[in-house]
Amino acid sequence: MNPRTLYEKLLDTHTIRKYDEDGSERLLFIDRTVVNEYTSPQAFTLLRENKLKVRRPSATLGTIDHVNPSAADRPIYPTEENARKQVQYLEENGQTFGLEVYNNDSPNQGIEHVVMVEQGRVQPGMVIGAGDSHTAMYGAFGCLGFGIGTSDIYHYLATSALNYKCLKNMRVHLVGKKPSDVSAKDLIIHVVRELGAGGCGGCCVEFTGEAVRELSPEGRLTFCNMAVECGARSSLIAPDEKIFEYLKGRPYAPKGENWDKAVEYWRTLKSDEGAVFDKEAVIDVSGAKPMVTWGTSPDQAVSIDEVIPDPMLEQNPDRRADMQRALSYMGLKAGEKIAGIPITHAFIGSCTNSRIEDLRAAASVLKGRKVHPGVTAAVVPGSMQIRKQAEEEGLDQIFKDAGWQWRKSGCSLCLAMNGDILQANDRCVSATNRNFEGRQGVGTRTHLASPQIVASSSINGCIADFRS
Ligand SMILES: CC(C)[C@H](C(=O)O)[C@@H](O)C(=O)O
Ligand code: SF4
Repeated sequence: MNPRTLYEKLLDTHTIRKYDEDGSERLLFIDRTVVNEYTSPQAFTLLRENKLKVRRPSATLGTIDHVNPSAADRPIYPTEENARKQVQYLEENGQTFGLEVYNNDSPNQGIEHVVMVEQGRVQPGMVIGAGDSHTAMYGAFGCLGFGIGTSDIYHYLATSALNYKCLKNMRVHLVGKKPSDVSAKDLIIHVVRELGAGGCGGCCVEFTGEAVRELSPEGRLTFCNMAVECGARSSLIAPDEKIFEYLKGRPYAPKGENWDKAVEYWRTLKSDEGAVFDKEAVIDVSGAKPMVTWGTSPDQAVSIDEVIPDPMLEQNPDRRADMQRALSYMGLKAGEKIAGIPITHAFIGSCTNSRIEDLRAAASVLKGRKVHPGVTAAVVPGSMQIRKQAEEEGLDQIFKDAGWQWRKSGCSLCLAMNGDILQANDRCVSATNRNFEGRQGVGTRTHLASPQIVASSSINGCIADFRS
């Protein structure tokens, strides 16, 4: 057999039927999915209209995240009417179709991708399609994940299969040793800046190299989460012992004999020597530093000790215009130092940076310090399980003592459609993944950074390096 890439292996084990000779379009078996209240309603309505059942109810989990308020005293149902309807419809669909739904009453509620991973529902070798672009982050565990639209959610629910158009297969190899004060978030912003926001457009990207291997399972999730921001539809890292260790004993992980068999199979999940990729890139990460975005696209980023770049020095006219527009929206000037820019808000949360390691990292910066008087700071753990663990470790107290709001789980300020929203001209340093215009509210300004940078900025009242 010809050498195959990891992507090809995952496709091969899930192909029910090839529609054309070269197999570029296929019917794929999908192992499981997760549905949220925001992108699933029409899919369930189609099931109802066509009098269809969910083919494998146990392979479908429902979570409430996008429109879910995060206030510590939130009610079971959002008070805002549309949000309440969406939440109640998901619950109703759970009952009608026999699906488990984690609502605000459940100790397992959380952001869909965070919950799927922490329960061990995402495993190496699986294929998972779900109604959200960041499903791609499951690649951190050697699972092919990708976002799908409403009609595909409907198709999946009814059949457990999807029509699939194969992606271009790209490899991004990181060379050099990652400096120890550079987090997974910094590393991926560095990579996104190098590749550009469209650099992996329409690809499944496999990341290789020592710097990737060195990341913890949680760090790999952060890393693969933001691969979406350079256009990747799926991302992959070959799973290794760190991932197996992370999964062991999780509620949905295989048990006993099945565990041994699974691990034996999981060890085969890597690209073969000599396998051919459609596209390759090599990025040196030895000089990477803590990063902050200055613009309205995740690739408009600088390291914490740099100045904001000058559009006049950009040769490409389209990129120059984008930069000028971004500077004007962000209220910034070329040549200004990124460190020292005053902020009004600091936020830690989202499927990018809301896991226990992120909270520990931020707490280590905040310990014994106080939020700057001009700053409102909030932390929204990725799941209620993480929130509980953080409380057991006393992290909540560190956040609260520093003057941070300790909130409940949901997408919150990552996209501001749940009542957590900023006002025009507010400037937020945010441990999320998207800094588009209006992402945190109309006219708001978002700077993406690691939890450590967000924490140190909250104390200083301006974008600040946590190392100084
Ligand atoms: C709402 C949803 C479709 C969207 C996505 O697919 O990514 C959201 O989660 C986001 O992060 O912008
Ligand atoms: S936390 Fe943000 S990126 Fe993740 S699913 Fe929610 S809205 Fe999308």
